[in-house]
Amino acid sequence: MTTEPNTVESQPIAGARPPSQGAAPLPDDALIIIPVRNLVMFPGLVMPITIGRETTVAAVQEAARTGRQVGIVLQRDPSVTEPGKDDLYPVGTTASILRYMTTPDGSHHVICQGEQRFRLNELLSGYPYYVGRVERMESAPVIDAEIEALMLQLKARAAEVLTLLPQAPAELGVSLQNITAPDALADWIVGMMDAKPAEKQEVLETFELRARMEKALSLLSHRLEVLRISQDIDERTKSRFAERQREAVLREQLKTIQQQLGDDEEAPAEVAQLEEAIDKAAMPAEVETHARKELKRLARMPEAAGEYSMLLTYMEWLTELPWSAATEDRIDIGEARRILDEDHYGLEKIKRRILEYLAVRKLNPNGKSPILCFAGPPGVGKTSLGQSIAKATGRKFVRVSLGGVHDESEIRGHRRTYVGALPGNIIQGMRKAGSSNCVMMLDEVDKLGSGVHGDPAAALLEVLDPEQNATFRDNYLGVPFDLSKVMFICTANMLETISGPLRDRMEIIQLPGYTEMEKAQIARRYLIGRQMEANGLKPEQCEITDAALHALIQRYTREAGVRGLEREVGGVLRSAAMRIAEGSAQQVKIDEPDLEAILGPARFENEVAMRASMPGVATGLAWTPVGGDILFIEATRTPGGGRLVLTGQLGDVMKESAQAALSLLKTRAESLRIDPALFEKSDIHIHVPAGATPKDGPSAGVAMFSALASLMSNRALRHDCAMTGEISLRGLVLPVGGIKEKVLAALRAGITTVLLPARNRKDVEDVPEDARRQLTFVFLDTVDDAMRTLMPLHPVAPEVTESLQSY
Ligand SMILES: Nc1ncnc2c1ncn2[C@@H]1O[C@H](COP(=O)(O)OP(=O)(O)OP(=O)(O)O)[C@@H](O)[C@H]1O
Repeated sequence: MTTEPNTVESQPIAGARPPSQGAAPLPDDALIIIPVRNLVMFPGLVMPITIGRETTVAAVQEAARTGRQVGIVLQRDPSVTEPGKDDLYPVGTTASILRYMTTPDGSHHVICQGEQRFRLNELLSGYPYYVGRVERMESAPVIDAEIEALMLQLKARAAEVLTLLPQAPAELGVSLQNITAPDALADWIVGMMDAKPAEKQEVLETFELRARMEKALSLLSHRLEVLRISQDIDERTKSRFAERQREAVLREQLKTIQQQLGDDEEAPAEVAQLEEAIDKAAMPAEVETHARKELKRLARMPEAAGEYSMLLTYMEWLTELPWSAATEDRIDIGEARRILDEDHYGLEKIKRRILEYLAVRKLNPNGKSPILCFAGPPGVGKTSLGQSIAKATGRKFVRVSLGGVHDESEIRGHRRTYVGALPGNIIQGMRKAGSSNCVMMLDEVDKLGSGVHGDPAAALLEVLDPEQNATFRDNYLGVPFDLSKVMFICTANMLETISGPLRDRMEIIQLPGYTEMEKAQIARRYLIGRQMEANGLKPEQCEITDAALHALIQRYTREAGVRGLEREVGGVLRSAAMRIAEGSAQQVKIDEPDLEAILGPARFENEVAMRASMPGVATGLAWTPVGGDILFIEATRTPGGGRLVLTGQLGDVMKESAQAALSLLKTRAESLRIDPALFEKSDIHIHVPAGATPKDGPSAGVAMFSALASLMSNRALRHDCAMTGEISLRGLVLPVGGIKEKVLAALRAGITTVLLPARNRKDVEDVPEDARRQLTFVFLDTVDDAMRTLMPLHPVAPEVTESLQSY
């Protein structure tokens, strides 16, 4: 059945005139004819019709205006644009126009009510639209039993059709039941039915009631049959789909059941691999039970589950850790000595201490041995000593950097419930080492931060504590891991920032840095060879002269270690490699004068001579985490009222020692021939330039005093001298720390004479022999001793005894 609107195509007939007042009035038996293409109007039916052409619009407007009926006639061939009488079916239906409307898109629609059949006798000309002379067909049905039976049948089938059309409105059923006239029933059913226009037209043209009802019934039966079949097809397709869905669900259930029964035939390859890995890992019993439980959970989990990949990663960690894997310890002290000597020049005391440590471990493998901590500036060989220890004991070596670790979880891991959780860096290090008795170097323990999320130092203590580390618990692993066989070695640049409890656990071994001679030896024996190889040079192809090497050390680097030196040597050798590769030389000899062309102008000239040769400047010696350094203390004087100003990021202790130096100088004014009134007339400014590094500590006392004495007496100090020492208010020089580093720094800076507190005399023994030989040491009991050395031309008060000594 269809209710869809049909398109009306009306065409002007020959000689049609525009609609006007002058149009001829219609004869009584004439109707305005509306030819339609796809629609058969039946009496009793209400149908919407869409109108296309202007002339039809005019016809409909005219009919609506005058309240006339129209005659709706089907066109035989919908493609004919100007149908004549023969192009139209001979029977149509008169209709009243119930509504005429124009929609906003400009199209015209009418809703028509079908009234009565008519026969079209002829088309009249002289109208601006189709007008036909017609014969209306009256109907006076005779109702007999047969008609009633047909009526029942029609109603029953139509009702059935409606049930098969779920989209049909419920009112249709009601309308159907309300129709009592048999001819109206047949017309209504066929009019509403989804049948071809020609089929419907045939029913329209059948005037005899019984024949018309039979035709309607046959059309309806056919329609019903089609609907039944199509519903059947529909159901079959639906059930096939349902079947497939059911299968999928069953399959899924089957899989779950299989997994629950432990039938892991279907289990993914990973599970099987992990199973094997657990077998091989030789975990402690407790851990193994846990691992197998987790593996079962994994196997049961659908692979698509988000937790699956997390658990898989966890299982991989668990199985890849060296629970029992270990290297065989072979501690041969003679061999260890050979390895240490082979890899490192000098460092005698340190090597001896390392060998002692190894000997104790050999004799008492399960005893508590201290944790070694190598402390010293960068590039002095801390890491490479650690590597040698690993080599000498046949153990694996792994480095774990603690610099910048602020969070306990970086050491101990995050709980597995965190997104992206991982073990802490100790466990990560263990996996990397792949051996439960590795040598683990914990780098930069002095840079361990302490943040808001727990104290990493406390976690580290647990790692290092032999009482606790056999059952170290990483948050991610959730099971204890035995760290007791690991040989821990820590490194640090400075000791001050290491927390007390941590420092107590460790045996500190200081590596203060190298002298020029030591550096030259290290370069000759290790660095040059290594860099030659790295740059693809054979030993006979390139030579660096002694003069060039010393110039590299003195003028191109200033460091305690040898890392910068290795870099510069590398730079020099690269240029040699380049020349050989280009073919411009077979052999390259690098001498001192060549350096400037290769590396550019020298980076460190004799700064001291430049800066310290005017009154008011003294050269101090400072200890810094990266080795010692020289420090210039500059004092200036402006007319004023005796104020003391200090700048240069000085700490409180250093400020106090400046105050003390000034007070002391006032008491010594006479012996130093300084006008005491000068102090009242001047403001004094002390500045300690160079770098944003905060400077603190009392050890610059002597240098402060000397700078002030030089300023106030207006005499320059000897610029080849550097000094360190605390002062008392009475003028005594008190001992200070870091002598070796400071002395080496002085030597590096081109100083020839070092002034030290007399009570530090014994510390000079730690300074390597060759450095000692290059320097003059002056030991100070009082500041007056310093003055005699620094201002030799100054008349010394007779009561002050000479104590200038050379080491
Ligand atoms: N005494 C030495 N004999 C031979 N080579 C040395 C010696 N000291 C240092 N080196 C070499 O200098 C380089 C730097 O040393 P290493 O990396 O061990 O320094 P580090 O003290 O660990 O520095 P950082 O604290 O910056 O890690 C290495 O190539 C090392 O072999």
